[in-house]
Amino acid sequence: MSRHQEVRNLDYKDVLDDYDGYCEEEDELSPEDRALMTQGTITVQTALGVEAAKVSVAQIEESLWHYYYDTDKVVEYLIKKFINPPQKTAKPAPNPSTSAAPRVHTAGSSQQPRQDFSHLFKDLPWGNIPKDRETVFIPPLLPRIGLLGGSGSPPKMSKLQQLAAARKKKAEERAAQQKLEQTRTKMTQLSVEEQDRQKENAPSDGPFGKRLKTSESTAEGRKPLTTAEPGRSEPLSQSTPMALENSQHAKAATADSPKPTPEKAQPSAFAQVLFGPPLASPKQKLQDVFPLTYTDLSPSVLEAFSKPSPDDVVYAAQAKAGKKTAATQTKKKGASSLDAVASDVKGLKIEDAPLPKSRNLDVLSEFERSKSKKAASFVVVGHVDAGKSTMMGRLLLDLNVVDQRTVDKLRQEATKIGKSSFALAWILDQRTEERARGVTIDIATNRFETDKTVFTILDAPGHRDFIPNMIAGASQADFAILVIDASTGAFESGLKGQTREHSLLIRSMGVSRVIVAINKLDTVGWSQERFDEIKNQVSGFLSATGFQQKNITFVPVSGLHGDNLVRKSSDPAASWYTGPPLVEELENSEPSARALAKPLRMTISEVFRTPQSPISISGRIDAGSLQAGDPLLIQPSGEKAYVKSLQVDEEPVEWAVAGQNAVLHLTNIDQVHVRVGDIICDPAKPIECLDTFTLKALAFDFLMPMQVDVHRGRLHAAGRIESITALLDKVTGAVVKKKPKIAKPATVARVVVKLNSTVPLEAGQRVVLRSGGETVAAGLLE
Ligand SMILES: Nc1nc2c(ncn2[C@@H]2O[C@H](COP(=O)(O)OP(=O)(O)OP(=O)(O)O)[C@@H](O)[C@H]2O)c(=O)[nH]1
Repeated sequence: MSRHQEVRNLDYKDVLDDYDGYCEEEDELSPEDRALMTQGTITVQTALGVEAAKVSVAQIEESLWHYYYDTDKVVEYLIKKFINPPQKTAKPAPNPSTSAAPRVHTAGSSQQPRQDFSHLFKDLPWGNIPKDRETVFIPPLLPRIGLLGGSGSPPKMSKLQQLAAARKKKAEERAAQQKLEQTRTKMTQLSVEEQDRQKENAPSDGPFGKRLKTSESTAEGRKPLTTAEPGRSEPLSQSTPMALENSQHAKAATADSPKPTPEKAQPSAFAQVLFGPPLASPKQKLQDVFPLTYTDLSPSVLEAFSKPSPDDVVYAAQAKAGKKTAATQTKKKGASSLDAVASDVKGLKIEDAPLPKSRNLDVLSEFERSKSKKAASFVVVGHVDAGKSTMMGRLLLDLNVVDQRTVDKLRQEATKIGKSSFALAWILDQRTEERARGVTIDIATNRFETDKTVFTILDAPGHRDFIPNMIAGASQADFAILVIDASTGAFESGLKGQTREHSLLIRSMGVSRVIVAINKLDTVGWSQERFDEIKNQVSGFLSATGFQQKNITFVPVSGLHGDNLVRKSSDPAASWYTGPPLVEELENSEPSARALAKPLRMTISEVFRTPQSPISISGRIDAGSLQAGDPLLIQPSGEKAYVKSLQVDEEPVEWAVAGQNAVLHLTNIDQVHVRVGDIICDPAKPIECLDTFTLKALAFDFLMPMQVDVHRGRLHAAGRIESITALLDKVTGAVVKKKPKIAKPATVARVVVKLNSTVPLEAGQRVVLRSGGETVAAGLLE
């Protein structure tokens, strides 16, 4: 029989009977226990000797069982219990004085006379109150009603009275039900329909205005707020279920207890504060139901709420300008009231702002015609503490972008926390953590202009922990300043550290022009030897990384003192340098060619709120152009938005082109669809979202099928190198080996990467692969 059958065939009654009939008898002893018991009994009997006759075998056995065959304990117990039990002490004779004393009355001795303790309090003052001053207990008036009296039981009614009261109650319930139905029907008409809105006055169309109107016309039971009896307000919401219940209860109470009308005590001071002074004559109106205090509104308050709020006015105006609500299209005659309510609620949705108008400008022609300055972005890279931020701070000070007072203030603050040497760096490093730690954490942007060019500084962090942020900066740059610390030992350690990694990364990100600022030369007495030594080493290294000699320039500087930044150094020890200062080298750097005619691509660097829009974004336009009023597609969300307005270099403009850093104020989009790293594109020429791509990558480390993080600008995505399809020649790009198992550092390989999610990517984009906090490869999407 299976277990299921067994369970099914079980007679639960029997089982339970067995259980209920729990056997009081001792369980059978096991053979071992029986042997121990016999042995123990004999031992105990022997030990007791003649006294053993005073105890039965059963008593011995029970004791043995209790003490688990400990014969000594058993013998001791049996002697104490049965053979020599302790003598009972005789009760002491009752003390006459104690017996005279009053005995305490307890629950169990109800027959005993009640004790009188009054004699104990005879000498206390309150025991001697004269009869005429004793408190008299006056029973409360019954029945009590309302808040002041509580509820007393009504007097008994005759059958006829009961019948009349029941009928009245029924009629009231029916009336209340009808009112409820009417209110519900009116609720179904609550929708912000455009037709209605156009017919009616805008101010009274707001949700609140409508609500007031509806409530006035439908809820008959509700008395107009202003008609409340002076000095005593009526319950305001008799049409609400709670108020109906109250009113019914009040009426029923009147019906149930028609007479007699009891005399009531005056309300307490507290009750008067809450509900106002009592009526002149209690017979004039029996106050059974008290309104809640906050419903007892003054006429000024009521007047304030009788008009639509400023929000209502705005909504009404927006709705007029906007498109029709879904409710108008979906509402059908004869639909059930529930459906109508549902669709009306849908219709209550606040409509999107009107679409911005485009001037349909020919942006490229406008750009050609404009006499605007060149725009160039450069990223400042280099090993940690090489002096990048200080150099840029000094540059901004010397170019009068920042005034001396600001720097003095920063110096004071920096001195307070023992970091006075970082005062200039604080112009760019504005985060509290950056200032406290003395390191740049994220890209800091700033802007300055020369006669010919508007420059955007992208000050990158040097610390290896923040390489992803450095990559984001490099991806927006036209060229780079590589800062090298010339002080003793610092250059050497930098070369092993981020000087090398940053150089590789900027080249991989497509930067081809680099200005090497050999910094802190003041610390080595402006030694030309040191400068030349560093120049030679870095030059060779950069050439090996892929930079052409003509695109590399070296400037000896002191960022801290401003030597050779904007002006040539006045230090005689630096006179050996005859080349231009850093700013001139920047101006000589041509920004990379703009992809003006290509489809719009802009990577979002920041999402924020501005007075112009709750969703504003900033970033560099990588390709194409845009203008106010343009529709945009945001990938990977696939959501559409419109350019409400835009700014370039903090100035409001009509259009922007590739290479410019723009701020776009968006409309008709929810914030959840816009994230840092997303790509803005033209809806007609969208960027694809991929989860697999092929990369022509320069290996910085050993590559093999492995987990990697893919970085493209601000976009980070987790993925995996699925396979290495080929090793390529560095110069020609020809395949030198097919399907290698690994790619060694410094080789170029074609790798297939699979991502865990789909991200906007397309051929020609540059991405970086990192693994375990190290950059392992960088390259171009094929
Ligand atoms: N003597 C001297 N000290 C300098 C010079 N430039 C920078 N420093 C000092 O170097 C330290 C680091 O400067 P930062 O500007 O913070 O260096 P950084 O490269 O921006 O640092 P991270 O961004 O955190 O990598 C500060 O104490 C500066 O005062 C210089 O030309 N001469």
